[in-house]
Amino acid sequence: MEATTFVLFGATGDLAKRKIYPALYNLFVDQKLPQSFSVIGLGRRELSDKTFQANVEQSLLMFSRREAKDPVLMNNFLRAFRYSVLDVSRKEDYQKLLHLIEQQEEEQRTVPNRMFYLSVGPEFFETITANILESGLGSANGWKRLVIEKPFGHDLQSARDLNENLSKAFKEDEIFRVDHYLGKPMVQKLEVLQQNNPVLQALWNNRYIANVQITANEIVGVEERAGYYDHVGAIRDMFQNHMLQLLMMLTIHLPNNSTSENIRFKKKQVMESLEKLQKEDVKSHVIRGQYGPGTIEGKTVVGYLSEPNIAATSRNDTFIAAKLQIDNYFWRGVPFYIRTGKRMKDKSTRIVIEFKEPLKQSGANHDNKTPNLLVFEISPHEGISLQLNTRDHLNKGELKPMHIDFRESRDHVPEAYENLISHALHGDSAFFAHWDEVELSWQWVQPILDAYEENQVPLHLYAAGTYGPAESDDLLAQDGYHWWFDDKSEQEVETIKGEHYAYHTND
Ligand SMILES: NC(=O)C1=CN([C@@H]2O[C@H](COP(=O)(O)OP(=O)(O)OC[C@H]3O[C@@H](n4cnc5c(N)ncnc54)[C@H](OP(=O)(O)O)[C@@H]3O)[C@@H](O)[C@H]2O)C=CC1
Ligand SMILES: O=C1O[C@H](COP(=O)(O)O)[C@@H](O)[C@H](O)[C@H]1O
Repeated sequence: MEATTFVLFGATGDLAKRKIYPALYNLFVDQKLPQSFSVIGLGRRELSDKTFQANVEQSLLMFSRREAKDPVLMNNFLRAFRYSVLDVSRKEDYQKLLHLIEQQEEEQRTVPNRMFYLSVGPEFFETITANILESGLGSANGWKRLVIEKPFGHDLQSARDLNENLSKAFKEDEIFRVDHYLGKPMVQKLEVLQQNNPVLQALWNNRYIANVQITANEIVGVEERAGYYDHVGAIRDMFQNHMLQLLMMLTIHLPNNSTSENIRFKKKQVMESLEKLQKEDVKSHVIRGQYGPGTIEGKTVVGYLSEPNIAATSRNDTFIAAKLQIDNYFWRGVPFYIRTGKRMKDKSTRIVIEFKEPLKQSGANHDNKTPNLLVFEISPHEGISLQLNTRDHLNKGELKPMHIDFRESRDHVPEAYENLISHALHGDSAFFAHWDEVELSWQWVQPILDAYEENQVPLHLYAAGTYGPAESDDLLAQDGYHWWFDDKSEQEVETIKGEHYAYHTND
């Protein structure tokens, strides 16, 4: 891999500590970093290189799932870290940074490949990229790349403005927009599973699939993020980005050995085929919710309006469920139900594919027959399961559901950030959000934002520790469906255990 200087804006922040340093460390241990690799951390506070390195070590001890105990390994890793004070709006700080980078590149006799990682608030994205351009930091003889965190805009117009400004300093193929759901191992596998299994390929369309349910339930509430969350809600925080990305990754049909360019193109096609919602139709397709007080895992929790720094009058959404339709050859007529919420009963991100029941449709009497389900468990556990029908010999030979479950071993499953940083170092944008799809996602979501703004959509209260407002169930019930796995008893069916194997990272 090519020599790289990793320039980290926001090196003293929460994301850097919890995700970026552990990911870099894992890549280092697995020998997946370039031979010549250095990190320059940036922030306003004054830190010596030594203190910075000690802080990085501290965050590894706290947040790395990998044992970070071998002192030789740790020292070799930390040696690559330098720190420079930089206030995003102070031009002289960029000159100082340029000097430091050039000096390092000269000492190490490496090609000036520079990866700028923006782990700072979105209000700084445009200032930083403009200063990278102006200072000459970007005009190296090697490559330059920009890795940018969410949120990418607040609505359609602000996303367009941001993109236009970024493009003054970086070309589209140099911009890597992080959506950490795209780094999750199971999400990265959706493409491989579909491409390499004729059984799935054959079934991946409206002839066999009745509906698709995409869920991202969280137990956590707003936590200490009121300042951010109360302005974005579930629609911007999760739905516009992560949930629509899951939809795209599931529904694209890719050729074998597809490139990031194929993926970008296919995702764009899916988003263009998504049936548009008019503002007036939002209330019949979208359920908006906010959590009230309740009990989760035996503990009482307060409602959203009693959370720290949330105004008692806030109408912010902490839950959304929506019905979407893709009007193309493969998916016409298949409803996609998507939901995500905070303070739900359990933490679960999964995709459930419910298959059609030809026997039921033909009027044959099979009352006990349940639909075949294919389930992709994304988090907190990774796995795949298939629900089939079998005979229950103990109970008059009636049909009963059977699950074939496969669960990925948790050891050495790479973290999302590990995958994403590795892809960016290789210049592979397959699992990043490309501008086309980001713009189309905002375009699709904009009528919902407008309808919320004008209070055209009721805000349903749901008790913390449930699966959201009852209206979310009605959204499916009106089509004759229900959310799978909300009631744990459904899972109490015979399970044939699949082989559990360790994930190998030696590619
Ligand atoms: N934390 C998380 O789990 C996630 C965060 N994100 C995104 O990542 C980004 C960073 O988030 P997070 O780490 O939580 O934020 P923090 O508030 O924890 O950190 C912000 C960082 O920005 C630096 N900073 C602030 N102001 C300036 C300035 N004027 N000049 C230079 N540096 C500055 C701070 O350093 P100093 O104070 O030393 O200047 C600090 O390192 C955001 O875009 C967020 O949306 C995305 C997903 C999850
Ligand atoms: O981006 C975000 O994601 C997290 C949920 O991520 P997960 O990997 O734990 O599923 C969410 O809590 C947060 O509000 C949002 O900003």
